[in-house]
Amino acid sequence: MKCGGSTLAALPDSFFADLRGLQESGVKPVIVHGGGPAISDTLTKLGIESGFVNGLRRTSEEVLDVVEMVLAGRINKEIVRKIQQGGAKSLGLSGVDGRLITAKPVANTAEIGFVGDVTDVNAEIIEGVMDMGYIPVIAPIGIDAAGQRYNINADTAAGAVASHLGVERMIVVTDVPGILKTVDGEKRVLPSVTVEEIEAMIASGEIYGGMIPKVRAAIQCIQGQVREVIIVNGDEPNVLSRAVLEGGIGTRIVQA
Ligand SMILES: Nc1ncnc2c1ncn2[C@@H]1O[C@H](COP(=O)(O)OP(=O)(O)O)[C@@H](O)[C@H]1O
Ligand SMILES: CC(=O)N[C@@H](CCC(=O)OP(=O)(O)O)C(=O)O
Repeated sequence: MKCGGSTLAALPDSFFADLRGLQESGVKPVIVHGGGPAISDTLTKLGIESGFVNGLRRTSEEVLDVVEMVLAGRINKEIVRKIQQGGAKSLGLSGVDGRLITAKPVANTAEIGFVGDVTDVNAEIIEGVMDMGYIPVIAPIGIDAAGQRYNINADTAAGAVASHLGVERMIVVTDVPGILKTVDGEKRVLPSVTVEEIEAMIASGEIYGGMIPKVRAAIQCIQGQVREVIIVNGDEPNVLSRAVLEGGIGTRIVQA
């Protein structure tokens, strides 16, 4: 699953109890997390300027230090602590550890700096951690053969991890109850969407901002072994077990 920075601080204790219950029922969860708002807060506190190009953070060497400090440090350990408080075992990693996520620079590096696209995921490490009974918690930082670090959008990283693990389903936990569409003047959650509908909603501006990398990662995922991607709100009761075991929650993006 992907846990977004928009919702991390607000995730109730019951979310982690639900996660533990899911693991006990035989599901093997893997978490890739974001933390965009926390990175922005720390950059502001330190007086470091940055900005976004097409939703991706402009990442200088100085910004990269802050991204790694906040994601692989504070946020990663906060999630690990909360999972442990919830009664499950958890191990935090960043994509740098064991070269878990290898990356290459995105196309427009001159403008955007050290932002990466995933080239490979070392699934063996993740599977090894799961086989030991731990829930892996992964910060979206990548590394290349020369040892250069890259800042990777967390939705993109989560999609790549899901694809390389060949999981059945990816759950995207965010701060909205799914993809919203205005119908008869009222905002409604779409129970499911096709790739064509997503493309039309991006073109019309109905899907914008932080929802764009989520749906792009989802589309990429479902072209491989991943059967469905479900976008849900983290503060709904038992959201994970409902998404995995029952359905009928959030927005499902499925293979055609
Ligand atoms: N059609 C849409 N339905 C729901 N949310 C949307 C839509 N289009 C854009 N969004 C925005 O996407 C946001 C979620 O993305 P983001 O803030 O990046 O979250 P996260 O930190 O969880 O990745 C929502 O809060 C909402 O503002
Ligand atoms: C390249 C890029 O933009 N990286 C993101 C990584 C964190 C992230 O994606 O966090 P959310 O999921 O909370 O948005 C960033 O620097 O904010």
